[in-house]
Amino acid sequence: MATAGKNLSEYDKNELPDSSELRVGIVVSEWNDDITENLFKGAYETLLDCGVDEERIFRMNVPGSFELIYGCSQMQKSTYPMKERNLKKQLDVIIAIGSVIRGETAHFDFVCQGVTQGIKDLNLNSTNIPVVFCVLTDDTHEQSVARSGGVHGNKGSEAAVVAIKMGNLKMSI
Ligand SMILES: Nc1c(NC[C@H](O)[C@H](O)[C@H](O)CO)[nH]c(=O)[nH]c1=O
Ligand SMILES: CC(=O)[C@@H](O)COP(=O)(O)O
Repeated sequence: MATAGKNLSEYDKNELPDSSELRVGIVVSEWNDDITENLFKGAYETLLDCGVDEERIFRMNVPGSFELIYGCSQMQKSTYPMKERNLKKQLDVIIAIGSVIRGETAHFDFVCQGVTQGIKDLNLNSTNIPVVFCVLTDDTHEQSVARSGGVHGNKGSEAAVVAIKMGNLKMSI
C-alpha cells in the first residue's frame, strides 16, 4: 500500500508499551526546514502523547540529510546529554528526520542513496541503538507537504511510533 492509501498519523497508543523511561534522540536536517520542522513537530508531539518524558528527548540539528549519518552516529556514541540530566548513559533509539526533494540533476539520487545506506549501516553497528528512517524523498514539494502534516498525515508521527516500538525492543534485549 502506498502512502496515499493510509494516514501516517494514525496510531493507537493503548497498543504501545510503556515508554516513560525511554530515551529518544532526534536528529533534524535543516534543508527544507518548512518540511523537517513539521516532521519534528509530529514526532515530538506523538512521543509525548505516548508517554515519553520530554526530559528524555534530545534534539540535534544538522545542515542536510546527508549529515544525518554523522549526527546519528555521534548520538549513538554520545553520553553527554544524558549525563547532564543524570540519566543512564546511552539513548534507546534515534529518529533521523530529513526532506530530500528532487531538483534538476542526479544529486537527488545520490543524496537519497547515501543517507539510506548510511542509516542502514548505523543500524548494524555495535552500539545496538536503532535509528529510525524519517527521511522524505519526494519528487515535488507538494508531496513533502502532504506527508508532513498534510492530507496523508505526518511521517514524523509514524516515526515516533516506530521509535517507541524499536526503543522498547532494544531495552528488552
Ligand atoms: N538537495 C537537498 C539536500 N542537499 C544537501 C545534502 O544533504 C548535503 O547537506 C550536502 O551535499 C553537503 O554534504 N539535502 C536535503 O536534506 N534535502 C535536499 O533536498
Ligand atoms: C536533492 C538535491 O540535492 C537537489 O534538491 C539539488 O537540486 P539540483 O539537482 O537542481 O542541484
